[in-house]
Amino acid sequence: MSSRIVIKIGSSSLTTDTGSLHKEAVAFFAAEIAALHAEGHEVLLVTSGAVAAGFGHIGYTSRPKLLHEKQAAAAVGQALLMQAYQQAFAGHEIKTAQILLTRTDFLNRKRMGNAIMTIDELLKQRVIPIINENDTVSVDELKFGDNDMLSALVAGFIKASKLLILTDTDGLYTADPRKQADAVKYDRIDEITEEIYAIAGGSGSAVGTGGMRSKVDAAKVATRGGVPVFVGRVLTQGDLKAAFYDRGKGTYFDTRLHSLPRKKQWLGFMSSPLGSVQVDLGAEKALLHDGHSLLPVGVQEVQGHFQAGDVIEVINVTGDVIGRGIVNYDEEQLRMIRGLSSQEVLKKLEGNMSRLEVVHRDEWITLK
Ligand SMILES: Nc1ncnc2c1ncn2[C@@H]1O[C@H](COP(=O)(O)OP(=O)(O)O)[C@@H](O)[C@H]1O
Ligand SMILES: N[C@@H](CCC(=O)OP(=O)(O)O)C(=O)O
Repeated sequence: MSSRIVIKIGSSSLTTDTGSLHKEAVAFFAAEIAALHAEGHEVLLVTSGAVAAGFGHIGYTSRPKLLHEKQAAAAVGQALLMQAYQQAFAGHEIKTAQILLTRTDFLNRKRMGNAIMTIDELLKQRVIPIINENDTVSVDELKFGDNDMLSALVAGFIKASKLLILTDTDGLYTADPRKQADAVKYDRIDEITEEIYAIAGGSGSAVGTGGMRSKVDAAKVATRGGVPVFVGRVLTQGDLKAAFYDRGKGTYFDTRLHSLPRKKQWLGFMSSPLGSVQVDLGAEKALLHDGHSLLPVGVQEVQGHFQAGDVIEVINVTGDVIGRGIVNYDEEQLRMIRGLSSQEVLKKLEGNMSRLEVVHRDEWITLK
């Protein structure tokens, strides 16, 4: 059966430390991807490497730190990167297309709808879409920065059956293996716990940015959206197929969840909550286990400044975020009615509200 596969390749796998493209590496990855493509799968490539491929060409001696220098390097490097991919894939008679996205594109449903339509058509025509962040127009506060999260969001939006995040290390270890020789590798991770986050340190290479931490963040989002993830290394011929067929050199993040509607993906991973409510144990159970909406009776505390229609976080009694939803009351109303039964709420507000639920089930995403 053919699948939709998103493959993300990091800067560290594609470029040299001195700021140029590793052409043999690009050719190798293209050959690996071509082998999967030949099996009939729909393949999308999310690639980093624009800054790392361009900074040497421009004359910088190391990866630039200032935004305008990074943007200049990316503008040079992106063209070099695409040229190398195009050439390498042409050798396998595969056509490629460039798609540059920003975080704000994901916030705008119309723009994302357009991007998805384009991607669908390219895949139908057997073209490989090659995606990167549009570094030239992305400002620092709104940047993905590394492409791990970008690949997770793309995988969720296009309902991929697998996300393969390729890097220079063969998976997630109990500590950075560059620094601790006795670190042990995780083969499979069923649940991304605090312990997993704690061990995933910063970037280890001179050209990459995210390190393992950003890969774990990306795996969390992808698996929550129903997409299983592989994080690891593809070094010799056949490694990519092995990674796809669950025999790869890396760590697998499993999921039993189904793919999420795009509206819920937006709510969970792209929206900015303007406040939070703390709920009691009964409300937590109703939301997490019984598939119910949040009612005023379960709300204990209200924080932040929000209006009806804004996104808020829901926190349990121990202070953990359990999910997000669209709130049906403004902060003042909610402070007045917290802890009240539905009948008491109706009386107090004299029916002056659009909905009784604080957060309706359809506008809720569990994040625990
Ligand atoms: N717990 C860990 N397990 C594995 N690698 C880790 C860990 N903590 C940090 N790292 C580092 O993360 C690096 C990969 O991240 P990064 O350099 O951002 O790669 P990429 O450019 O492929 O995104 C590895 O080279 C490794 O040194
Ligand atoms: N969009 C940037 C990605 C930067 C980056 O280093 O990402 P990564 O190698 O995935 O940690 C680029 O192409 O240079």
